[in-house]
Amino acid sequence: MSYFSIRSVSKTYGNQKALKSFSTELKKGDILAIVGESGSGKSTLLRIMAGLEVQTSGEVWLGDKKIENPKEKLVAGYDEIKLIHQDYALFPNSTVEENISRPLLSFDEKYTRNRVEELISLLRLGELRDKLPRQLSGGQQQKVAIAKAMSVEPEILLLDEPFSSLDSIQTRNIMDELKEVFTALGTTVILVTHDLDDALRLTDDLLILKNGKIIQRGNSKDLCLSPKSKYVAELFSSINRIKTKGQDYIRPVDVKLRTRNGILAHVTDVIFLLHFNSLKVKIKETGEIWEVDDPDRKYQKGDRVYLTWEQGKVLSLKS
Ligand SMILES: Nc1ncnc2c1ncn2[C@@H]1O[C@H](COP(=O)(O)OP(=O)(O)OP(=O)(O)O)[C@@H](O)[C@H]1O
Repeated sequence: MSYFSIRSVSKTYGNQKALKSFSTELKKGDILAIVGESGSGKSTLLRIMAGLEVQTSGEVWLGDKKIENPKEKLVAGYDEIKLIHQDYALFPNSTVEENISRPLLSFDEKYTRNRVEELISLLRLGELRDKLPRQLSGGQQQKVAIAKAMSVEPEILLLDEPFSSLDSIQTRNIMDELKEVFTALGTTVILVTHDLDDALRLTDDLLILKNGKIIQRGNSKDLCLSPKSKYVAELFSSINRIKTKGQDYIRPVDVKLRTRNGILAHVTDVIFLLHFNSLKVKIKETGEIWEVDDPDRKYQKGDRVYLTWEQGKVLSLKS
């Protein structure tokens, strides 16, 4: 049954359409990642979901409660829906533990103690509990900000590119930890990001947003194996256009390299990657440059190769 429901939400700024009839549904405990390039409408969407922005049309529902926007509600926003940005919004003169417990001032003391300890333990903040925010790294501060937001047990946690100031190793580690925490607590989460890798660390439930419109929603395997458009296909890897076949493409990993029989090409560049070499090859007949994977690291610059592929691996895509 649907728990958090966004129904035909549109938003126009002046004559700029930021969201175009956006609808999606989440069940309790779902973790959804919305992936979109800069300007695709991600932040606008999250702010409308949180009741912090006035939409041009459409509605947001949490269970049987309609989320009212700042025009409809005196104090904008909801305790049940917490939005977290890149800026950590911590109390600078309070310790980690105090930051996490401050939102619980009006709660029962025993509950507060248990909840704070639970979050400190789940987010592995034990050794930092007496530190001030300025004594923490960016990643640690963001974990505290998430613990602080989760202290009041929000129904929905909205994460707006929360790790964009962190390096990729930090982000990877935090994502892995958060996935465990959200799953353990059954939190319903929506992450928006421009980075598919970050999204995949947290969840396999993806929604691809472009120019304010949903391009595709599904699990990561379906989106990777059956993308509906070139845009979605290229989020996962580069693709090579099969010239004779209009809108048909093949991924570098699906091209087989042979020493005879196939399309003749020459290797123009070799890039060493962790699990394979990535080759740039120039197709003799058309002069096109393709990217292909060489898992055996067999080929060198200047080598002649023949390219083949299975018909079943061809992607027929809309542009
Ligand atoms: N307050 C505003 N006034 C006018 N236009 C706005 C406003 N906020 C956003 N926009 C426009 O709406 C579109 C969507 O912006 P939004 O910030 O939601 O996208 P985004 O996907 O979050 O981008 P980014 O990843 O760069 O933050 C953009 O074209 C942006 O310029």
